[in-house]
Amino acid sequence: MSGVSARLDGRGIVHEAGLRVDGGEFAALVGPNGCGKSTLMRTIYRALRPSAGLVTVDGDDVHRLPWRESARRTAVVAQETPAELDFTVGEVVLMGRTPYRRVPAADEERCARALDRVGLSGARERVYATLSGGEKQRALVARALVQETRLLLLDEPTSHLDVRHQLEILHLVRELGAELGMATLAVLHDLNQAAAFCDRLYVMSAGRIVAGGPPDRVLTPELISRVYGVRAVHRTQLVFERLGGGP
Ligand SMILES: Nc1ncnc2c1ncn2[C@@H]1O[C@H](COP(=O)(O)OP(=O)(O)OP(=O)(O)O)[C@@H](O)[C@H]1O
Repeated sequence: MSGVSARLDGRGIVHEAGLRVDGGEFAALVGPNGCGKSTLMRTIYRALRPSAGLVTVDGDDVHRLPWRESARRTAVVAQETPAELDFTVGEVVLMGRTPYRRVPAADEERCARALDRVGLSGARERVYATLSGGEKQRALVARALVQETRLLLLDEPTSHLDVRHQLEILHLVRELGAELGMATLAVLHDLNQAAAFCDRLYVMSAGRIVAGGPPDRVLTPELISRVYGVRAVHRTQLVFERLGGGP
């Protein structure tokens, strides 16, 4: 995207934002509460039309594509998901096939494969509302998988999860992206986690992207103090890794 601005209720929220994510790459978008991250994400998955600028996925302006076509290019795992609550896990996953002509047998197989991939193969008939927070997130990732898109957007995918499940979901998404050549853009709040997982990091402040690049170059103490108003200090600390492998 380039030069993207967005307004809500007549107020400028995002100002001339530009970023890119390549296939197979995991990018994170970080920034203080209220700086405009979700609003920016909404312009990418077409929940909001930018007031200026261009959002492209695979070279096409997403806001000019037919809805069905843009839904074949971009999948979203968002924060709150009340719409799914009454459905079974399998039904929720199959919602990912909405932009395609339904082929029941093939779709069932896609659903089974996706559930297997996220470690939920036994949960096909369970009611979504009864899943734990981590399982819900994995079910939504499975739905995104059957949508077979080039871009996956995640808006705070780990916000309700404990540290083990946070690492699990980030691992899963990063692995899947690399395996499928899918570009992934995730809004994250934990800077250490973002730095550990992403290839590219974008920092947003007051509606603008103020830095972008490899995390070790972007996350300087100077930038963190300017954007968040806190001092960043390197200390020996506990580092959490999944059992059986680092981030
Ligand atoms: N529907 C709306 N109408 C008017 N202003 C809104 C609306 N939704 C959000 N805002 C405002 O837009 C600004 C950016 O909100 P946004 O949710 O994009 O920020 P964010 O960076 O994702 O925040 P957080 O980290 O807290 O989730 C905030 O000041 C918010 O109050």
